Amino acid sequence: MTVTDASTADPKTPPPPPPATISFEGKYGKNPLAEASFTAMCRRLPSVLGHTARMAWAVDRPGVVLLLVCQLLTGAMAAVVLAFTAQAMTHLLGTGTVPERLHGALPALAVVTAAAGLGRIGSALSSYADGRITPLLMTGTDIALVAAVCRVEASAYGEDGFADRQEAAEVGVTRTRYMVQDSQRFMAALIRMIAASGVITVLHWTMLPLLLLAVLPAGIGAVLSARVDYETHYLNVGDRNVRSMMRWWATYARYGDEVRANGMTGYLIYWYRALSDRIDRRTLAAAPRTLRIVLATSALGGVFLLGTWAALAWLAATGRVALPVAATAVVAVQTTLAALSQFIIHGAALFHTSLYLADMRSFLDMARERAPKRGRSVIPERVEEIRLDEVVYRYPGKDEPAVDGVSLTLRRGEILAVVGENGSGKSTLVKLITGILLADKGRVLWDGVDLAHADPDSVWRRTALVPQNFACWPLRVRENITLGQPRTYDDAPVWEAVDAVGMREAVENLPKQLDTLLARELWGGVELSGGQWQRLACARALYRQTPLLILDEPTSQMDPRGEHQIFGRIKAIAGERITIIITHRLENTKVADHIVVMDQGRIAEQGRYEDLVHAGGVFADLLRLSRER
Ligand SMILES: Nc1ncnc2c1ncn2[C@@H]1O[C@H](COP(=O)(O)OP(=O)(O)OP(=O)(O)O)[C@@H](O)[C@H]1O
Repeated sequence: MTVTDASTADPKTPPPPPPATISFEGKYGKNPLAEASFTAMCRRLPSVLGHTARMAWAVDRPGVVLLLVCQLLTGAMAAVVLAFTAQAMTHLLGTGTVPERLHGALPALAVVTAAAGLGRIGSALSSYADGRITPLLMTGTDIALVAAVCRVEASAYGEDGFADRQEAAEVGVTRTRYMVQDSQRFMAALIRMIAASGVITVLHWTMLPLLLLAVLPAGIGAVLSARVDYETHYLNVGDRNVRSMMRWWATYARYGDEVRANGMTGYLIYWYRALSDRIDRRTLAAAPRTLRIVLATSALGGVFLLGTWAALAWLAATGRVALPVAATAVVAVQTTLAALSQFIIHGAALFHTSLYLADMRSFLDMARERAPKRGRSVIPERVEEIRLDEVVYRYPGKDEPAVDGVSLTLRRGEILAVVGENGSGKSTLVKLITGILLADKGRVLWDGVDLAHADPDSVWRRTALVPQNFACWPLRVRENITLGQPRTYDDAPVWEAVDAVGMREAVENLPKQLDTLLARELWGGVELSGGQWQRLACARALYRQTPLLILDEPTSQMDPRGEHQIFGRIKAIAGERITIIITHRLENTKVADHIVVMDQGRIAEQGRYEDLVHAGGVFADLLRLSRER
């Protein structure tokens, strides 16, 4: 592979590795359409239309009624135009002088003009109705998707195929834009086709089957092309997912320093380009297949069309149809042909859209299934005790449990410190205590209520968490502390939290104090330092004033003054709650009433600081190592 833009490209060093190949080996790796037949696909259309109609009805009833009325009007006017064209032709090609013939045709021509005008108004109003319905529908599905992803059990994120199916569903959301338009055009073509076929059958019964034959190959071609297109899309889902993720990582300002100072720009662009090339290669490989389909079906359609014109010429030449009828038939054939082609093209487009919408629906169904269904038990406002009883949790796809048979009791007023080497299961333990994850075995009881049966919202109303990887929300300072859940109308509790983490001066110096937008990327936003962000993360946990407070490495980026202040504050408010601190700075565990040392998912040691220092176990060992540096 040619290496481009990668600064490591040097003949003496190995070339940069290409992006990881995302292969579909999971249970979602099979293209659901690979074996679908043409008829099975056509059978799908009524259900898509029904689904579209139901969704549209839910967001804009007057819009749907307007759309349907206009469709019928447009179709009826198409029939009127054709029928009166036939009448006008009979007069124009009949006997008598030219003025007489023109005079005879005039009323029919007036009706044709009026009907054509009404038809135009009908189709303009249809577009207006589509314009009303589509944005609402898109917003509705978009919000449904975001809400579904936010609401699933956290464990679902790690499940096989979740991210890929989400990506496919995202495409479904963007395709919603075409859903009403495709349905509307498909229905309009259907109605026009029925009207025109009625007229043409009246003229001569052989014309319709011949016409059908002429457009059928084009229809099959359109559906087959849609299938090839979707197959390509399906193969590219994984790579597109990784590419959009990489796009964000490569261009996100927060990581810009690391990218530049480590000379990674070239490699990131190379990775991005390699992924794009891989996607393009698959897309381009599909192009000749599509071309072959279109050429073959168009040629067949052309032959059939030639047959139709030849049949019409033969009918007129042998006197089987009168000349005025033959002339009308020419117009009718053109109209029917156009309507049939539109019918087929929009039918295929609708089918095409339906494939993406099916992905979106199946993802939403899956997300609904994976939404918490734990029970209705409610956690009391004041929590006295949290008890873990032989708790085991294994992440999906992992062989070993991350937490393996932990039993522990936490009481109100106590500070628990959790320490242990990287990967020993500390963060997972916290996720189990808060019910973010549910134990595979064993129980987590909050005042006797098993989290497996408790309403998760009632649990999370009682928790405040500073996670190890906390978010730097692109919100104002105030919302970064309240997380959009203010306790009062005034800012006093917000300033209290700001004071608790020693940020008053820094916030007062911001251009709009609490109203300052903390998003450097956005116009008018400002950026904080790493330690200041961490102080804010602590401030929002303190602001919540919940019976359970958890801090996972809360001071790793803070200066000693900040760290001292935060631990002082934690101690001061500890009497009212259960506090858990995860830390690698073992000196900080002195504030704890109880220390738990984790090792490979189990509790290796526990006790008070003074006991563990002299116990000669893992804790003493880790403390010695930290002091020997
Ligand atoms: N989302 C996840 N999916 C799969 N495995 C995970 C996930 N999160 C953690 N693990 C695994 O579970 C084990 C415990 O991880 P955990 O994050 O609980 O450790 P930790 O003690 O908090 O580590 P650290 O000190 O590095 O923060 C590790 O082996 C880790 O690889």
